[in-house]
Amino acid sequence: MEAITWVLVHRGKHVQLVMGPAGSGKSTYCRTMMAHCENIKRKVHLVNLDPAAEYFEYEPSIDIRDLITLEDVMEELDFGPNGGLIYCMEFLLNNIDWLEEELGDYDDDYLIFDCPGQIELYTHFPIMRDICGTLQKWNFAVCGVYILDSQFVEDTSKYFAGVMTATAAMINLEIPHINVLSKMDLLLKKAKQEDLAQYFDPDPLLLTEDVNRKTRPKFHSLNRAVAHLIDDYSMVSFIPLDVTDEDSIDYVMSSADNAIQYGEDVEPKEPQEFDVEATE
Ligand SMILES: Nc1nc2c(ncn2[C@@H]2O[C@H](COP(=O)(O)OP(=O)(O)OP(=O)(O)O)[C@@H](O)[C@H]2O)c(=O)[nH]1
Ligand SMILES: [Mg+2]
Repeated sequence: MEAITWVLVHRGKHVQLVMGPAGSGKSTYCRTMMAHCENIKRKVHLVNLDPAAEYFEYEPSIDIRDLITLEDVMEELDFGPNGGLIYCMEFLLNNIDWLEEELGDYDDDYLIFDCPGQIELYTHFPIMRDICGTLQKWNFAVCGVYILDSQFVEDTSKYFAGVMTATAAMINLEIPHINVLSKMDLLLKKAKQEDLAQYFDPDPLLLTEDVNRKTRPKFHSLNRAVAHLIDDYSMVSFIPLDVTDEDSIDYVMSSADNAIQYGEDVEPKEPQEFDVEATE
């Protein structure tokens, strides 16, 4: 007797571009998602775009350090770390054929890009924007995953600064975007979940009251204006990520998937015929 089994495959090319300030937890996020996908048997590849990266638990499938490293640029061209990083990223843009060739093998695949931590790359330099535009031109659906350290929510004025940079990145890159609050395991040890809720989905009134208590009256109307700006951009909400909690990891992954409609392009592949009797 023969039975037919349909194998589902995801059509299209998908990218998560993991960005955020230095030390916010980008590489840890990438490692966590790689491990999660390994557990659920989902095929993903790590792409390293950080020319200063040193160590990876999961070997990147594509690595900018094969093209250029920050160490070489600093040594040979006498650049400092920040200027050197910008030089490396511009070098990547000028040699984008290298990336195209490397990506050529990953048709119908899901790629997680670990990016450098220099915030200016996302907020006002055109480099990341050009990289995003190029990936989209090559038919990749790109989701920006902006990682903000959860220590930012311990203080409303720090939170304002974090939200402003996340917003600047979102506006500059113009790609589907999610914001993730990292290191929740550390924060949850100190604060109650109820106290944090206001930051995940901010209420301008509560934020204004809180920050006004800590600032001089001459700043109160500015505080109110910033809180309203945050509220107006209702897409500035944060998804908490606790890397010690599998449900939390799964929720963040689904949110990124939704942003780029991963899973809506599933197509049945060639039916495979199995000889049932032979397996009995
Ligand atoms: N407890 C805890 N520590 C974390 C978490 N995420 C990151 N860290 C720690 O924070 C530090 C920075 O984490 P990375 O993942 O290297 O951050 P990054 O954003 O890749 O840093 P750069 O690439 O240098 O910009 C490391 O010491 C991590 O161990 C987390 O979810 N929980
Ligand atoms: Mg890193």
